[in-house]
Amino acid sequence: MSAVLVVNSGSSSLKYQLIEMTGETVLATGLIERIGEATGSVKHTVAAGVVSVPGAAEVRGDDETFRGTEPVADHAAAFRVMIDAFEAHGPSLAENPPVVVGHRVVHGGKRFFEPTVVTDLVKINIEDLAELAPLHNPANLDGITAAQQAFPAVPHVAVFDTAFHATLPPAAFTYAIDAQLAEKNRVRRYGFHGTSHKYVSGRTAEFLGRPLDELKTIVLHLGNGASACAVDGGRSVDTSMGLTPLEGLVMGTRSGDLDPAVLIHLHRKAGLGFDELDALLNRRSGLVGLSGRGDMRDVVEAADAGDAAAALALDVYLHRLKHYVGSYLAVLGGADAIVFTAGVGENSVAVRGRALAGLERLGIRIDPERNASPERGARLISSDDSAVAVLVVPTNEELEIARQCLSVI
Ligand SMILES: Nc1ncnc2c1ncn2[C@@H]1O[C@H](COP(=O)(O)OP(=O)(O)O)[C@@H](O)[C@H]1O
Ligand SMILES: CC(=O)OP(=O)(O)O
Ligand SMILES: [Mg+2]
Repeated sequence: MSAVLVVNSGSSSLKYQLIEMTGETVLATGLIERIGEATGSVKHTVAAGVVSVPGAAEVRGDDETFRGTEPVADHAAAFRVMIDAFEAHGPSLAENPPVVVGHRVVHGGKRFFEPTVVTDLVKINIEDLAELAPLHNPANLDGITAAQQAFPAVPHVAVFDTAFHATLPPAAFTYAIDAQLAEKNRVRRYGFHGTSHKYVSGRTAEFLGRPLDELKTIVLHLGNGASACAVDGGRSVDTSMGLTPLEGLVMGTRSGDLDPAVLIHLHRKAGLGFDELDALLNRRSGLVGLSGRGDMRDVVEAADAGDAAAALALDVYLHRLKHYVGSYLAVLGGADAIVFTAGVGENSVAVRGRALAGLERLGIRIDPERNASPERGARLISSDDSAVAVLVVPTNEELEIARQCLSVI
């Protein structure tokens, strides 16, 4: 047995998977959400055939899902909630001891391009990069510390969101500002969601039965955070997030692209300081800023019900998305595949259909029936006469992290 425990600490959530790597069998998965709010929610799923102790099970297929609500103060508390869920519902971590714990870390800067065994020095470096990923790196670090306390005898491996974008060419990662000032202050584009972009582009090649090194793919990772990536032959050549996970697409709470002069203007005219601007753009912009709703399900529902602000938020979101699809078609010199993934990309028929509407002259045709199919798993949603294959490919950052962990221990 060689189980890997993967911890994906997000800004307000903690996702985990225990995977038996011999056959890449998932033993359990979980999601703890709304960390830091008055009530958090906990979901723990024990895979079919894996022994669990009886409880208030909600049987879905053959898997057993256990749900609860309780306040979860921070990521250290979330980690304890996860351990409690394993103890209460199984599988037993004593009987399936992880040989390594893998951690998603969002910002690796210019220091980390490979999966890295966590040492005290690595933790200092992750902390040092927190100013460039304020919603993420501190949470990632709390998850690592809690996991090290719970599993002191096994290696902990950090897998960085930025790593896959190490192949960005200088033309794509350089901002056109004073070169020396930029170099001194680490100002360049790094890109994020790399673990997802790597997994999804690889899975796309597998699904299409084409060699990855011959495929040009545009991956649209649309979650709470969202980014697009142009992947040429398995290498990231452009991506929409930059120095921090704020640039690019419109997100749940983040603005994405805007004229940098907006900040100067708001500072001078509205008297907003840097911390206020930081909070404005990272936490109170995007879908939330435009419509008061950060969850795409609520935005689509409100827009359908005639809410003008929600309709505009959706229009802005889709306009920006289309803009990046067009850009990356140009950057790649045409694409073989456009792929939707993550929470919105995997689930929203409306977003997928509208984002690529009107692109028939570019060889992109969505089949409405295929797009609306309730099927899960990797699937084609373009019509047979579409020159570009359009797909939905569920991401699995945890599996990709687990694979990379095994490659270093
Ligand atoms: N059926 C759906 N329709 C539209 N959006 C959805 C649907 N299901 C989930 N989402 C969106 O997915 C988002 C979460 O995606 P996820 O990839 O889990 O994000 P993150 O990892 O950034 O937390 C939610 O904010 C929600 O807006
Ligand atoms: C990098 C990033 O934005 O991650 P998430 O989508 O999990 O917030
Ligand atoms: Mg995510």
